[in-house]
Amino acid sequence: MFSFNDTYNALSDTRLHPWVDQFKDAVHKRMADYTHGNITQWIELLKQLPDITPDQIDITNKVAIGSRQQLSDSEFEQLEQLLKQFHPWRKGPYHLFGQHIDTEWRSDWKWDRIKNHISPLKDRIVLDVGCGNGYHCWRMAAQEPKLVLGIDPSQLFLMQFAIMQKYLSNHPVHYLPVGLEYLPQNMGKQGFDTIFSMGVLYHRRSPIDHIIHLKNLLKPGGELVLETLVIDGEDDQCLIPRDRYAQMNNVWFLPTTGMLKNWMRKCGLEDVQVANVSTTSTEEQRATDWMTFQSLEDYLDPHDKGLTIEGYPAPKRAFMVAQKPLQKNKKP
Ligand SMILES: Nc1ncnc2c1ncn2[C@@H]1O[C@H](C[S@+](CC[C@H]([NH3+])C(=O)[O-])CC(=O)[O-])[C@@H](O)[C@H]1O
Repeated sequence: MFSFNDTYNALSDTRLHPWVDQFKDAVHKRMADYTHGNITQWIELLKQLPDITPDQIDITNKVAIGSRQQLSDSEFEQLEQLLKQFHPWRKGPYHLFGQHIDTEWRSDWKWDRIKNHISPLKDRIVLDVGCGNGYHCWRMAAQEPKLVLGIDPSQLFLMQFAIMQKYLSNHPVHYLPVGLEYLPQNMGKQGFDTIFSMGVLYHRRSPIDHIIHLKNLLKPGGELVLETLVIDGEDDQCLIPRDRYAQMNNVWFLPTTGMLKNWMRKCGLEDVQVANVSTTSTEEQRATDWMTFQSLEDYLDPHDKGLTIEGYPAPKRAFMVAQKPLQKNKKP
């Protein structure tokens, strides 16, 4: 099994140290509950990555590691074949020794929409809930946080993260393959400085409990950055799809930004701001050579791109930024 000792050691070196045993238990429980059948094969594949030091790295403007001239033509082709065995590549793009991993999502566009609306991450302890393969964790690392912890239950995404980590290990970015429900319920004063939850809330059956859990993992004065699908409408409106939404069968609540604000305030967060609202385009989410399954284009009404195939408003996402009060209040 993959070793997470470096991650536990890194967490132990911060004020999160009282919680390290619980993080460890969570990973062990998760692996005991479910270990992906391909994991051994993937770990073997990781060993075939080129053992060279990148001659350049950029995580400020994109995630680019090394250059094309560091590989011969055959090594370049072998790298492509190796990386393709980790299909589907959903979040990115990545540039690895000249290989352009053209992922389903332009996750860089999402980062561009929020990066100027958050408190600077320098010296902060950051949690990215549902981090996918960790694309945004690397972009966060460019701001020199003390530590970034990405969590996501997907073991394939953990492997994609491990590919980049091989070359970016001098950055304090770590990944644990667990869902939020495996983390402590409340971390009190030793909680995170900033928590990102992007693209997760609409998958939760109980969105209020999700927000309360995130708040309880923040230290007093910490910042929550929440991104989710929203609809247009009044402050008291929310869409609960009858069945699927844009072909996804695990979508529960799509609030208006007004209702989302209300939820966050009710949960005891302060200074709740709508930082950005944007409609997802078929340029931002699309099938590529690196993600060959269906994508957004196939989930929209062919006659009206403003609607999903089920007749609901097409995907629109809002970024909310809020603070946990310094003083305890009577909220949950
Ligand atoms: N219980 C859970 N706890 C935590 N994560 C979960 C859970 N269940 C599923 N996930 C993970 O949540 C992620 C949601 S994608 C957002 C990725 C990134 N944040 C992005 O904003 O691009 C959705 C989207 O495409 O927007 C997936 O990687 C799941 O494995």
